Amino acid sequence: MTMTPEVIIETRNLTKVYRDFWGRKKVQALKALDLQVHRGEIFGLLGPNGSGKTTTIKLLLGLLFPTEGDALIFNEPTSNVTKNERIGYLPEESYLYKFLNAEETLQFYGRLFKIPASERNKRVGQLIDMVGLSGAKHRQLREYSKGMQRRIGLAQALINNPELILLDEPTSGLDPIGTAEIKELIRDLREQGKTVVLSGHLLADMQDICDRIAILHRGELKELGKVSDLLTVQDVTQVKVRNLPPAALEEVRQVIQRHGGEDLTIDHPTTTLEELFLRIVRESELHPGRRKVAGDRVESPKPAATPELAESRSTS
Ligand SMILES: Nc1ncnc2c1ncn2[C@@H]1O[C@H](COP(=O)(O)OP(=O)(O)OP(=O)(O)O)[C@@H](O)[C@H]1O
Repeated sequence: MTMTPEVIIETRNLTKVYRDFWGRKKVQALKALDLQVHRGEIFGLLGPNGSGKTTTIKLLLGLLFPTEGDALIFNEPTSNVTKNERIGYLPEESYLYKFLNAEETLQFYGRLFKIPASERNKRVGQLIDMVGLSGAKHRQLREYSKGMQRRIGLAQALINNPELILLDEPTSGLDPIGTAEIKELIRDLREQGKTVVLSGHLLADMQDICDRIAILHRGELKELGKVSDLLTVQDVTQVKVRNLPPAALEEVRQVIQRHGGEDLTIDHPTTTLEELFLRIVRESELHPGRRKVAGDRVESPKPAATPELAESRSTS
């Protein structure tokens, strides 16, 4: 028996037209969006700049009113403010006070949510640990790197222990290490049973982390589904094997040809640049110093430096 997953977000014909100062129709930012997000999933809103991701998130939060259609969160209309107590939100642009430190920031937002002092102190400590800022909790946020700012932003979005977390471009402006840390934190949230909706346009990150995605283009829903289903190429079969002797490989090739398999390619898989980069950084932290680089394998001797270059180096 399969259980129907609980619907946390539902939009029906959700439409937003921005109007100018005189009320004239200006931009149709979202057109008749129908979607459902289920409890415990990481759902990605994907699309190029201006496709309506932020508009969707703001409509879900009740920060904007739809021109047409409805959005429901926890089965309640988004205009019902009490549902906000169960939601966390990380906006695209950080709006935190730069002269507060991490602890003061979380204490401040904890007070806004009227969390009692003992519970608040406990949660502030846990969140600072969770986002890896224990060593920097007394530094003012203006001294934080972009990655640290995003992490304290995420901690702030979690201060009310929300069931649903909306993250607008959580990894924008971060290097691959900062991105990997945020992705890990988002996966942890799913482990805790929380529902996460995030927007972004960095495809590799979205592929890596989302269970399901919606692709928006100029406000229209163009694709919706499980990432694994959308990316599977149904008519191609891939066989991976380690250390297969060449003779066996030749036999495999013949079997495939005998059965009429088309367009056979046999090659070595490649990793992603992200994985390579993260592995090198991790190894470099463990073993500082010069690393033997793949380029060292190049056999041909390096061309001798031209006299001008040699000169300019010695004077610099
Ligand atoms: N307050 C506003 N008034 C008028 N038009 C707006 C307003 N906010 C957004 N828009 C327009 O609505 C469309 C969708 O914008 P939105 O910010 O939702 O896109 P996005 O997918 O989040 O883009 P990005 O990746 O650049 O953040 C764009 O054409 C944008 O210019």
